[in-house]
Amino acid sequence: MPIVEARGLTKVFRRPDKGSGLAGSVKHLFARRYSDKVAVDHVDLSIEAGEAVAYVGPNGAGKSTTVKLLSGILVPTAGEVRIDGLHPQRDRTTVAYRIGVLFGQRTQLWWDLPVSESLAVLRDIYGVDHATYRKRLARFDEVLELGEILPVIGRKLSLGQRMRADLAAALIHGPQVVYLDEPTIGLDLAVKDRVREFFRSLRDEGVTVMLTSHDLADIEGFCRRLVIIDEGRIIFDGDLEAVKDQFARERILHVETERPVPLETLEASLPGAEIKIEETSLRYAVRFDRFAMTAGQVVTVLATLTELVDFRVDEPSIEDVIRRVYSGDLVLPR
Ligand SMILES: Nc1ncnc2c1ncn2[C@@H]1O[C@H](COP(=O)(O)OP(=O)(O)OP(=O)(O)O)[C@@H](O)[C@H]1O
Repeated sequence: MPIVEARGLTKVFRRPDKGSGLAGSVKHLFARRYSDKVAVDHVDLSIEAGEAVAYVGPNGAGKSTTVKLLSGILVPTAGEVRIDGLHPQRDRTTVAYRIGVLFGQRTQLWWDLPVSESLAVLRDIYGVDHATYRKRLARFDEVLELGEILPVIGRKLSLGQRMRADLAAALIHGPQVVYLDEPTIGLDLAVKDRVREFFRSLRDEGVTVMLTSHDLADIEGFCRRLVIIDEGRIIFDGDLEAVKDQFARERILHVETERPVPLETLEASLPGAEIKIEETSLRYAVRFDRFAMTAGQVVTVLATLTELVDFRVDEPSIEDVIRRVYSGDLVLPR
């Protein structure tokens, strides 16, 4: 049985249609007009225990709303959600123990309390025993270097510190299912790396993770499954590596040559490829469409121009595929 299951999940927001300025607000008082926004539209989603799922889509696609519906924060307009067979509203308390949610854009820490006290409040709310609590804090300290920020007051945390503390807050009760909504937003590269490593350790322990992010480096090497939502509807649900293999067009061949070759000669020999000189005039980056030519063909052509000292082909990125899906340039089979 899936641990997260949504059937026909739909959320419609009713928004007031106000004119601009004070006049618009006054007019709205007397003649109220509304328009409906379908944020999530008949979403079916089943997630098995231990899966790591990437949930991506352009701005306003309905990702955060889905996360709120799946965690019971919002009540669906239609359709239903089950977490481990339980109903998020009817079995609210039991479900709360099973899930952890992190919204990168918002904190769940108390603004005026040191992080240690925010975590202690959550420990008491969830009834985590002291030995388990200490063990979890030690682990957060190991991976997130939490110790140094425990005495800091919520409002004084830097963004990176806040995110690390919020991660601990979302996980202090040892949830089986974790929703991470933009968990690395605004973080610098070093903190991102650390946080990503932490996600991998969660996954390796068998925690079910659904991760929403615009930074696709968050999902590479972490999620096996990719779900794409657009305008409230799921437009793709499948294996991330398979998508990459099948649809990522772009390859980059980095090559070092024995002698310099004029750029025009290279371009004339490899029509359609984009060629740049890297660092020295003996190193080139050849960007090509792998559906138009193979890496082998590119190497063969280059070898006719000069002797090659070394070469390497860069892996395609999922970013390339998803960018094209967002722009409507590529339709993935569902
Ligand atoms: N409380 C709300 N009231 C009215 N409309 C809302 C509300 N919350 C979200 N929406 C609308 O629902 C749609 C989906 O929003 P949602 O925040 O789920 O998108 P998202 O995919 O998370 O976007 P982003 O990547 O920009 O965070 C948007 O058009 C948004 O304006």
